[in-house]
Parts: sequence; C-alpha cells; structure tokens
Amino acid sequence: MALVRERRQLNLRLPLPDSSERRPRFPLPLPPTTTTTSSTTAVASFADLEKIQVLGHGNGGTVYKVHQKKTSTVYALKVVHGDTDAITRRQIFREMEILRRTDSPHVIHCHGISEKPDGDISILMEYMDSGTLDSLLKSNGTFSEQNLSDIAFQVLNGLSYLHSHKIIHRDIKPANLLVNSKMEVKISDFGVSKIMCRTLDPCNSYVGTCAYMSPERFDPETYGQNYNGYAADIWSLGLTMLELYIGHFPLLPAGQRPDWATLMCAICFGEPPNLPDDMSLEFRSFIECCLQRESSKRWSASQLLSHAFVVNHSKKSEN
Ligand SMILES: Nc1ncnc2c1ncn2[C@@H]1O[C@H](COP(=O)(O)OP(=O)(O)OP(=O)(O)O)[C@@H](O)[C@H]1O
Repeated sequence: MALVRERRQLNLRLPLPDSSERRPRFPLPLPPTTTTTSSTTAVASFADLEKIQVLGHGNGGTVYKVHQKKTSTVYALKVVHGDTDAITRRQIFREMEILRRTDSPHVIHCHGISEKPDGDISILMEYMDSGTLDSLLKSNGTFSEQNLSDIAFQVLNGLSYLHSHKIIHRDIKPANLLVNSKMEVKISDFGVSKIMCRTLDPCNSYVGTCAYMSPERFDPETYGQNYNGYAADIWSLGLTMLELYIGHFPLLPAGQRPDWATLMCAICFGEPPNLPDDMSLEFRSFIECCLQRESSKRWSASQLLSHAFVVNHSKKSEN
C-alpha cells in the first residue's frame, strides 16, 4: 500500500445553530431503562463489565473496550453521561432507536442498552479490533482496488439493508466504518441518521459531516428532484471510496484546509474529482455512478451491488 503523504485533519463539521435553535423541537420519548430487544442480544449484566481501555471519544460520549468478567468476552461500550446537552442526548436516543431495529452483518451489532436513573446511557456493541477505515488509512496508507471492492460490497450490503428498512445514515465517511481483523466492515454511528416514516418524507437538514454531504443537501432545488435522502448516502460512499484510494479528501487538493463556503462550492459547482490514470475502468465507472451531482442519476445501493467493480472483484475473492 502506498503511503499517504499529505493527509490532514479537516474540521469538516458544520457549525452548530444558535443555542435557541438547539433544543429538540419534538423531544423523543425516553427509552425504557436497561433494555434489550429482539435484534439485540442480552449480556448477563452491565455490572459484570470491566473497562480495559478508552477506544475513542465521540460527540458527547466515550467508547471503551470492555470485557465481561465471567466469560472474558470483549465488547465496545459507548457511555454518554446524563449531563450532556440536549442535542447530544437526542442523537444518542436516535442511535439507540436504530441499533434496536437493525440486525445485519454489515451494521454494528448492539448487545444491550442501559440507562441509569441519573441519565447515564451505555450502549454495548460488538468490538471491532482494527478501528475505523479512517484510522487504517492513516496508519497503513491507501487501499488497493481489490480491498476497496470488498469494502464497497460490504458497505453497500449494509446500506441496502438500512435503506430497505427506511433508514438513512447521513454520515457515511471513513471514520464511521468500523473494521475487524477479518476485514469485516460495519456501518456505525447513527447519531444523525433518520428513519423515514413515509416515502416522501423531506430529508434536507444540515446534519452530518459537511465534506461528505451531497449537492442536493446544500441545494435540493437544483440537484434533488424528489430528494428523499437515500441517494445522499451513495454520494458519501463514492467520496469515501475515492478518499481511501487516493489518500485525501477527493474534492479539494491535498493539504487544503477548507472553510464551509469552499466546501459547498467544491461540492455543488466544482469540477468532478480528477481520477488517477491508473484506476481501472470498472472502478472509475463505479465512482461516477456514486458521484452524479443530480441525485436521481445516482445508482441505488442495490443497483451498485450488481456493478462490475463489486461483482468482478467479489468473484475474484471467492477464487
Ligand atoms: N464497536 C466499536 N469497536 C471498536 N471501536 C469503536 C467501536 N465504536 C466506536 N469505536 C471507536 O470509538 C471512537 C468514537 O466512536 P463514536 O461512535 O462515539 O464517535 P465518532 O464516530 O468518532 O464521533 P461522533 O459521534 O462525534 O461522530 C470511534 O472513532 C472508534 O475509533
């Protein structure tokens, strides 16, 4: 794998709205205390878990590597304290709601959720021992087409599952795709995701990491006839795949630190990203199917699962 030279940390999140707008307008109902549901697998007791190390800090919470003392089984435990702000709590409730509903080998599995009387929330998840695709890119460098085809196959299966259950992730990016040592890739972090109640629910809010947002999320009138959000996940996937191949955020020159306006212009009006000469025709076509500026021209997750880039490479992996 080639080394990534000029990789940089971008601040790609949109600024938060004024504090007056930050209170949830429709507070979500509180979930029941200590829950497991049909799609989650109960563990004996949260009290039997021992923290081993901090895996990372997210928006308002900390993720620990833990093990169950009786069985030595290792898990990841996300803990969000009760005194966090309303937006963070709203995000964690959304994540809990989605994790309770989902059961796919390509979506992070939740083993249980606990809520204490003081408001602390803990989500017990399967442990992914190789971190995220973002951390792998930083430590190992760019990915080969063969690896990317396999990654695309897995993420598309996850997205196809989510979309068929009317869930839009809205923050697909390398840092939200977890990996284990078997190179299994799973979609995580549902804090800004949306469950669509009706097919034509509007879905145009500015949430997620703005660099990976599709043109129609900035300008639904121009780029998103009947915009419903599913195609936005495909745009983000296209950018993610290209970033993992070239080693930097694809819509800007390597090393450029963009502000919000620069990013918006690059996404909505900039030239399509330059694709490297040595890229295969199949991969080139796959990226073009994801990065169509007009959302209705983008392929869906299930269509992309039959794209030659995914099918041909997954056939090679079987041999
Ligand atoms: N199931 C898991 N297995 C292994 N590591 C995990 C797991 N879940 C999260 N992590 C690690 O913990 C970090 C923080 O995760 P978390 O989902 O809280 O936030 P984030 O995605 O980094 O940020 P934010 O929620 O602000 O978007 C991740 O970047 C990842 O390195």
